[in-house]
Amino acid sequence: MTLQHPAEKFAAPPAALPVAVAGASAPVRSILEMALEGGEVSESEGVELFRATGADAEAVYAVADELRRRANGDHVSFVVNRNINFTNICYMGCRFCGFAKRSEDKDAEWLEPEQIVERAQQAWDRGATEVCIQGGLHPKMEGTYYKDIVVAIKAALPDMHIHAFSPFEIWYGASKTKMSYHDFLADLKEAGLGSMPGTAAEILDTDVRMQLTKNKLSAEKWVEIIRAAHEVGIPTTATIMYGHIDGPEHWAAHIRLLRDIQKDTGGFTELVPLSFVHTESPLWAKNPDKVRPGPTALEVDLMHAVARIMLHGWIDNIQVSWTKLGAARAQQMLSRGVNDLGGTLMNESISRAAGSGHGQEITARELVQIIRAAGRVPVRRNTIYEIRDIYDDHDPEELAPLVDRQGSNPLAFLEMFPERRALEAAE
Ligand SMILES: C[S@@+](CC[C@H](N)C(=O)[O-])C[C@H]1O[C@@H](n2cnc3c(N)ncnc32)[C@H](O)[C@@H]1O
Ligand SMILES: Nc1c(NC[C@H](O)[C@H](O)[C@H](O)CO)[nH]c(=O)[nH]c1=O
Ligand SMILES: N[C@@H](Cc1ccc(O)cc1)C(=O)O
Ligand code: SF4
Repeated sequence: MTLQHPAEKFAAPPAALPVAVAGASAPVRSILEMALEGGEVSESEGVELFRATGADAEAVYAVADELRRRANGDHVSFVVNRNINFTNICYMGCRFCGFAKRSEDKDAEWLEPEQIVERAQQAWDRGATEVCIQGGLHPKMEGTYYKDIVVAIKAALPDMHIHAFSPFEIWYGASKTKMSYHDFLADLKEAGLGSMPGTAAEILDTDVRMQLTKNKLSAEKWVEIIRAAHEVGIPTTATIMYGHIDGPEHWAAHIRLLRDIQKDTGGFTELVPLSFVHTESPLWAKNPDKVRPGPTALEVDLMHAVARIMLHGWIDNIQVSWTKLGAARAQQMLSRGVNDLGGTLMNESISRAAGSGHGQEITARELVQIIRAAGRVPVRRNTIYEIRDIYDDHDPEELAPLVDRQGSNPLAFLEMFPERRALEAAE
């Protein structure tokens, strides 16, 4: 399976180097010049880029922006989707997670397939093309539940794309049903699973994982399940959760590992860096001296930019998570190598449970404004990055000042795109 677009498809390399590169120190400059000429940034060179400050960091951003332009042109995409978390009951005890509850907790939740279908139907009626489904690993759950969810949604909404189940949930379902990863995944695909979130990756390093979580899936198993998914033809996203007890060496190794997998499978659609949200996270609350309160602003900038540079030609979609960073910072990432703003989400819970205050939802109208205000062209895509609409009529009068906000107008999407149904029907 190959989802990669050929690199450099939009624009030829410019004659001159980005100006900022000239201001960089000699070692950083030589790595960046090599990257601009199409060379591959090694893990140790990646570490060096992650350590950049001042003029070096500016040069890293300029090169990330240039490589983004070559891969994606001016398009900045997003997907209209809804998150459905079918349960928050989970006994795995990941220390960074503020989402998991015990069954006796008053805010513990469990959704039956009919309730999930009802939410998916509401999302469809509001123009969503995707449902993003993840949940806790409920101790009493049947391993067949994952398939039941997929079957129930597909019966009601055959054209809804189901983006669901992290590798950790696949591990759980396969263990419970005593099936191999391959067979469990092939069965889900057959039932209608469209793609998987590459969450549960955190930092793919054994030492870091031991401290983040008691016995969450090992790094090796994450890779094995992702490779099995790609092998049976299920594309996945890739993620990295950074800014806690980790550092540049872990980040460069993690991204190199993703690149190696992609060279074999071509199954990753995008990388989504997930900034650690610390406020309501037990990991930070219990060890405030040892655990960082999320990444610094410089680290957020560098994460998106270095990821773009290291993955160039292999994973050409770098998504910023507005729910972790808020709309204003997400917009700034568009000049740090980012070409995708992810989903409208409708019901974001995981970041909010960890203390993030950026709301449950962002509307398509707001995303369009954010993208236009950055001077780029908004594009609505589906989950696997096929373009559905290009909003290229650019009226400067509309460029409302950007405000970071909570809540939203539930009808905004349909108001803005009344023609959507006809377009989807024609697909
Ligand atoms: C909450 S889990 C849901 C799926 C499944 N229970 C699992 O762990 O794979 C999805 C992902 O959310 C992310 N996440 C959880 N807590 C977070 C936090 N405090 N800050 C940032 N990301 C977080 C992690 O990357 C985690 O793998
Ligand atoms: N669902 C959450 C996302 N991103 C999901 C993406 O919107 C979408 O599923 C992906 O683009 C598929 O291609 N990001 C978060 O930080 N939090 C979520 O809950
Ligand atoms: N963005 C992830 C999904 C995700 C869900 C919840 C999170 O807290 C983070 C990430 C993906 O689509 O692959
Ligand atoms: S990250 Fe997932 S597995 Fe870990 S505690 Fe939270 S919900 Fe459970």
